Amino acid sequence: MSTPSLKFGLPKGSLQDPTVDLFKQAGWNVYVSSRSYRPSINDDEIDMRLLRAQEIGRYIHEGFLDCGITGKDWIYENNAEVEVICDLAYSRATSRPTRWVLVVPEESPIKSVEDLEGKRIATEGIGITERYLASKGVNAKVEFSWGATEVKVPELVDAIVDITETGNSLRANNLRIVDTIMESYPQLVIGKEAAKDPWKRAKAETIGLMLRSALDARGKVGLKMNLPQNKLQSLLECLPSLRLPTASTLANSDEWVAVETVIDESVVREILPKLKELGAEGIIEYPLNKIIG
Ligand SMILES: Nc1ncnc2c1ncn2[C@@H]1O[C@H](COP(=O)(O)OP(=O)(O)OP(=O)(O)O)[C@@H](O)[C@H]1O
Ligand SMILES: O=P(O)(O)OC[C@H]1O[C@H](OP(=O)(O)OP(=O)(O)O)[C@H](O)[C@@H]1O
Ligand SMILES: [Mg+2]
Repeated sequence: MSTPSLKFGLPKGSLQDPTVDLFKQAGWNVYVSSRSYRPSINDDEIDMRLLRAQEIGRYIHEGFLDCGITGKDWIYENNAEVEVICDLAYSRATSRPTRWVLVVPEESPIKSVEDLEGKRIATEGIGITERYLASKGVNAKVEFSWGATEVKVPELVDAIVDITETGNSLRANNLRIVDTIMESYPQLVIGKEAAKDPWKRAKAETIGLMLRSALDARGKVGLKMNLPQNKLQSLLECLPSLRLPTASTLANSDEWVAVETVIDESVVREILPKLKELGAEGIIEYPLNKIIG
């Protein structure tokens, strides 16, 4: 019998590298060669296709793909009827969500969406923009932009609706946010038909669990140390960030305990000297690949 497989859409473009990195952390090596749209993966049960994020939702909806990762924004834009397995909190450059924003030049007289009545707006997300304007009761002409949308204001249009993540592009082009229309994270989604197949659903949920636990481990480290038993209470009192550590007695000693915990990597540099002061010994910090709550 041939191995069953899940036809999986990997997003090409902004999300490609961060998605491959996330799979790596979750335990899968994905290799995308420069001209091939069939990435290889060290799992015979996953059959990957590299496709534009804008199109993955539609291909899952139509059944060409079983499952995949794309932005919540493009699922909404395309009205793709898919089942969301989970949100995945990563972006192109940070762990912050991308935002679709209504933007004008810094010196523009436009202060609110109502000021756009009868005006022109360029965007890659026609549906997102039109539904937003309709919800505000504003009539404006929305025209499709193939990208590099920032350069179009104010010469070609009065405002644009574009994605922002770090805000660098807006700052570089002297643009001001008038309103935030939606926030979006990548999502792991499965098609209606694939979701009815117990094997495919279980495989997709396993992928979701591994990807989420990899994301949960980001920015966290494990910490282990030996501590005099009589200092355990002080440790908990003066280091509130060491929440719920595990303390176990050391073999051959009633006076020392082994303490183990998980903390934010950003606080390690403040905590380590304090642990040393309390008399902790053999302190080790180690990276974490996954955390399953
Ligand atoms: N900084 C970012 N810029 C663009 N998209 C981002 C960013 N971070 C995350 N994304 C997400 O990546 C997905 C694809 O974005 P987008 O539609 O801009 O295409 P792209 O992959 O950037 O390709 P293109 O070069 O055509 O813009 C969207 O779901 C979007 O929310
Ligand atoms: O807030 P930032 O971190 O600067 O990210 C936002 C920028 O990234 C996207 O552009 P992309 O690189 O996808 O090119 P595009 O303009 O051709 O879509 C988006 O359209 C913004 O220009
Ligand atoms: Mg883009």
